[in-house]
Amino acid sequence: MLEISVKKRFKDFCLDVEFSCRTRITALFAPSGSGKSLTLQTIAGLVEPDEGRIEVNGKLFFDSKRGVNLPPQKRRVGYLFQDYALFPHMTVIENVRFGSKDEELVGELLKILEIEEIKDKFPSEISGGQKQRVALARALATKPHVLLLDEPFSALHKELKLSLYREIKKIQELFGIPIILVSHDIDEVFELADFIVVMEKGRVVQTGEPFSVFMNPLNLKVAKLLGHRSFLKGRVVSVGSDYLEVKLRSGIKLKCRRREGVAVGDEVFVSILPFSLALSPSLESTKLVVLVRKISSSREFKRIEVEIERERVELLIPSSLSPNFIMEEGRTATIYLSADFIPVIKEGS
Ligand SMILES: Nc1ncnc2c1ncn2[C@@H]1O[C@H](COP(=O)(O)OP(=O)(O)OP(=O)(O)O)[C@@H](O)[C@H]1O
Repeated sequence: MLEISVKKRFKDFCLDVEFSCRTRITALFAPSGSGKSLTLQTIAGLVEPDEGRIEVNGKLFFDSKRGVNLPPQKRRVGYLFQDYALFPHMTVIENVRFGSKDEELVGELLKILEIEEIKDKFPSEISGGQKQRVALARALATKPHVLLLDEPFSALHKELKLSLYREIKKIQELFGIPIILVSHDIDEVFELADFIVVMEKGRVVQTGEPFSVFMNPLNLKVAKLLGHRSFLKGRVVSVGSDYLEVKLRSGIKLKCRRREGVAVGDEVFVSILPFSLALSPSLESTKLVVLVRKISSSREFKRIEVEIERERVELLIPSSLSPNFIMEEGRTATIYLSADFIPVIKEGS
């Protein structure tokens, strides 16, 4: 459990963040320079806020009103960066021991993070993924109350990232500590986090469960940040219990997810997601005839670029299902879009 509400003014930047999370892994997601790292530094005690309050698992780290400001060493925060910050003159096991003199715990961490076999090697003799496991073991050896991860995986390739994600989840379950992760990568957020804090220019703009935030982005800017790419403009013409209908400029009526606060007559943007395509017609889908512009294939997906209302829209079809869709570049095709995967965003929100 983390509760934070802090302000810190710099010459050219103002950090003003407030959020609380009861979840296991929270992701701070924002463009570069939004204050993600600064937020972690205030939690770690490396940057002192001008005012505010920080509480982690019932322990008060900072409270400007009560004059509380625990020094970093008393906060017991595990902090991991992109550069591993291992001591080059120490072996793997010596690096981990630096975090704790408890030999049992050190041995356990070497085992959990699968670095036993390299325990006598020096950092220069091991791979990037192994270095990050050692850094993680060293951070956990201090028995931290909270683990802060500042883009620790961004320099690693995909397979290594996936194996470290598994480690992080395992560690969270074993140690039960909250983890705050800074990430630029929405796939990473979906893979790891159960809560997302979207930030912009030093402020929190939206929080929630990742899928819910993804399907209900606050505005166009947040939608783009989360990876939405294709938007169509229209007006809401009916609202039901689960779905609503949007009339596009060409007159097509598109069934979309219902959204709180969106009413008949509202001007909205409809976001067509790569996975909005439905395999077969249903009550919750809309039939459209589209022009197929481009088709390309990868191992997992067929990528189809179609034109809807003069907008280029990218759709993905899992390769295993692609024989069900007969499409040719330059020709029209009939497709069905699933309302469940079509979010709407109120214009001007
Ligand atoms: N000690 C400091 N003094 C003055 N300004 C700072 C200080 N630390 C950070 N900043 C400024 O605060 C802003 C936010 O920085 P921060 O590193 O928190 O962003 P970020 O969201 O983590 O970005 P990135 O994803 O690029 O790491 C930046 O404009 C940065 O220049």
